[in-house]
Amino acid sequence: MTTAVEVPATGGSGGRTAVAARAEALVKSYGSGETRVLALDEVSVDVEQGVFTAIMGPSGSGKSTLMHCLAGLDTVTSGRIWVGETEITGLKDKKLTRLRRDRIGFIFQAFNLLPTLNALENITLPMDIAGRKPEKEWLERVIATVGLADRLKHRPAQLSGGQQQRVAVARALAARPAIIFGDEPTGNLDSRAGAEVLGFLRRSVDDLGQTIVMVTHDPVAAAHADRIVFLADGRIVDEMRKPTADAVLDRMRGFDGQGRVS
Ligand SMILES: Nc1ncnc2c1ncn2[C@@H]1O[C@H](COP(=O)(O)OP(=O)(O)OP(=O)(O)O)[C@@H](O)[C@H]1O
Repeated sequence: MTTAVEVPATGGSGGRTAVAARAEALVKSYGSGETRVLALDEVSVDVEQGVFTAIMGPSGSGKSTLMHCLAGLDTVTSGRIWVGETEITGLKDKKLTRLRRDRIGFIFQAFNLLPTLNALENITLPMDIAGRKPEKEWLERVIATVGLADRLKHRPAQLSGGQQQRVAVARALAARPAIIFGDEPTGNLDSRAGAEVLGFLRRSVDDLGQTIVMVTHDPVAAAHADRIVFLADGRIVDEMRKPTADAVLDRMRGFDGQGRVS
């Protein structure tokens, strides 16, 4: 289960927001000396619980790095990260692996399904590996939410790209993770299938209370989110609530070649 830290809402008038994850003064650099790249430069951000957040920004702005650090897939140079109430910076490998397995779900651009297993077996595979029994009612709700009830016996090759990604979404949801991270989850889909998958992600937030963080370049995809965090040059430079594709496009056009917002 998700345990939320209650923290003062930023910029609010004393209201409180449940936070599913938090980064504080996060710095990530690669290499050293003249070849040092500062991928994240003092990034502080709260991932709000039950909210669909998109991370956008020019190529090289640090989107994937931020997502990987928040998900405990990458180490940080300095700064702190919490998932729920657990500080993950400084956790030993074994504990971090367990936390990732139990609390975090992933959806990647590639669907990463096992070809010899059917849809249902793919959905429950991570839990089977972890030796956890899926909660039947929850699993049924997840499968209904992503519209896969009549496809459970199909193997990946018998499913369209959009359906395969829906299996990946259901797989991520099945273990009731605190957060699902998506790295361009619709990047391999045509616009119709992409819209369908985004619709299911949206439903999982609205109907199941899931927290989602998605990296995307696509303003139309980002418009499905509740909130967009804009990165440029390794810093958070802007934020948008209740985005529309047009408003996002306008904002993206505002980035100059240096990654700054003009
Ligand atoms: N393993 C690495 N070694 C060296 N530099 C890296 C490494 N990973 C990322 N970088 C650099 O860190 C910066 C941020 O990269 P990141 O992949 O987070 O950006 P991004 O916004 O996700 O880019 P894109 O939209 O092109 O995927 C870039 O300058 C990149 O070249």
